[in-house]
Amino acid sequence: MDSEALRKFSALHPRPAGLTLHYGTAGFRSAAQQLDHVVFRMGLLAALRSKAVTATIGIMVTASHNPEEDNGVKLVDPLGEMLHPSWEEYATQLANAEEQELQKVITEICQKAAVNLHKDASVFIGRDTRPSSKKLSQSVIDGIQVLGGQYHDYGLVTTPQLHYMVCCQNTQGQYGKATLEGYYEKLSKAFMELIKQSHCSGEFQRHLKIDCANGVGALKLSEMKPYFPQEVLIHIYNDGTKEKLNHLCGADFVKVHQKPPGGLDMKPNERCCSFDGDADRIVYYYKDTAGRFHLIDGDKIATLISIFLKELLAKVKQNFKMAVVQTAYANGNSTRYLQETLKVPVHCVKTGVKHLHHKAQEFDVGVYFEANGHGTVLFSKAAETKIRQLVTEEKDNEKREAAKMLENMIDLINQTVGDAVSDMLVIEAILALKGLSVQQWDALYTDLPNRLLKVQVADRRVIDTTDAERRALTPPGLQEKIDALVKKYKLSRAFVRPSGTEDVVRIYAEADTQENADALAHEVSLAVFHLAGGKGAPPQPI
Ligand SMILES: CC(=O)N[C@H]1[C@@H](OP(=O)(O)O)O[C@H](CO)[C@@H](O)[C@@H]1O
Ligand SMILES: [Mg+2]
Repeated sequence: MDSEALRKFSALHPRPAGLTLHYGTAGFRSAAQQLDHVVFRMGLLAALRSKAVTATIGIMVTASHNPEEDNGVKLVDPLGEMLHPSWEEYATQLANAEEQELQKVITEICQKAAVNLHKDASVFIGRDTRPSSKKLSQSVIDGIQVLGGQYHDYGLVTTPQLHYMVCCQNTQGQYGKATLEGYYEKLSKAFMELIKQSHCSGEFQRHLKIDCANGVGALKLSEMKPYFPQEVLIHIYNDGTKEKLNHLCGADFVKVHQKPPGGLDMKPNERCCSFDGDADRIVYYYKDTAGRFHLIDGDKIATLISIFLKELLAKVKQNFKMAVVQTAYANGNSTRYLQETLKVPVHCVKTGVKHLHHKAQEFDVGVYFEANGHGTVLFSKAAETKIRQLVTEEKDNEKREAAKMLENMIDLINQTVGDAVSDMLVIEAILALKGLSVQQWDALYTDLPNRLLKVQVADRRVIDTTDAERRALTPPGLQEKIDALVKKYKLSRAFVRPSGTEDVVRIYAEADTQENADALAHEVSLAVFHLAGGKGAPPQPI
């Protein structure tokens, strides 16, 4: 390690005194001006991780759906997964080390994680469209170079595009070509092959309005447009030329407020969707003729995909094990529909994509989605091999055609991480193949009315949870209080947990009517305020 270079460069990226940050649900997130030292040090860590696993590592500068003034950074592991949890602790240690202790902390990490500093390092970098992202990604480069690493800066890309690049690179091109053209070609080819199998193709036009949250998704979708078939007419809104990133728009805004984004004029029954700021989430919606807004969230996306895949799996007759993975935020009626009507096993895990991804890897076909629209489908290696084999060798027409559709689904879905562009194409293909309208899709089941709230407390870590975050262990008395409140309403459920990305406690409630869901959420938020050290004024009724 070049101690002199480390000293010199870390002095150029000083850590503000007293600032402690944690590698949370989605890496580090904070006000952009607090992050320079963090991204520099994550450049160091990416180089270390690359040396440790002898593979290319990704590093993305983004704060996703958070306000434009914020920023963040997350690392991508060799096959495009989230950083391994054992390294999250190293990330936190490195980010919070005093400047003069940096070398010592690096040496400790090398010892604990058996890193050979003499090895090569290779890091792929991406960033979103935030004004602060360019400079922060320069600081990442400083960190990589201090430890002698090589880098490739992809510049503006969606988070899932960076995950894709890293996976392509480390599978020697097996997953695809590690370029943007490679990504566009792979997805558009699979999409076209899929809709070719749809009966109505050629005679119809598919219009889709997309709110891109004024983020990087708009740029990348525009680039991809020439690759789409003519029948698919994509209309991009909130492309970042006029308004601020994520301001009154984007997938998170639409999901949380359960209303349409600004900047998108929606006619009755038009199919619309929203991406988030780094295009790894998507939700659909429409307005009916009475003007009522209908949200089609991650749970309904998972349901649509599961219905489609289950039918195909039945046709190929391979006894593949399929399951859906959700979090506690999944709507109760989605879980019921999947288990009771569709008869697909459902598993509930902790919030955060890494937990869903990990669980989904246990199955031949693992469908996972967070209610907020982040998700994908994972196919086991064995299932993928078998499906590809059926496509070339199977004599039975129906079976072979089903295998072909599955093969195209495998190529269309970004298996490294949830991807708004890829998910959108999967959904559009399924709707076309099944001849379903957005209303029919929505009508699969009716969401239970629900409400998501947040409360500020002095220290959110006083709340500890269990049972996939559905029950609070501490502070004392809180769970008992929630249980008593839930009993007052029909079809009700509520839970609280500390956010991993914001300094808040999140409250979720559902019940038979919107009034009841709102009332329950409010009462639970008051309980959190009083029992968990609420800050400022008590929460007001909705
Ligand atoms: C209720 C909710 O939507 N929580 C989100 C949010 O996490 P929190 O830990 O709740 O802040 O951001 C995560 C990262 O994007 C995402 O994985 C998760 O689903
Ligand atoms: Mg995101």
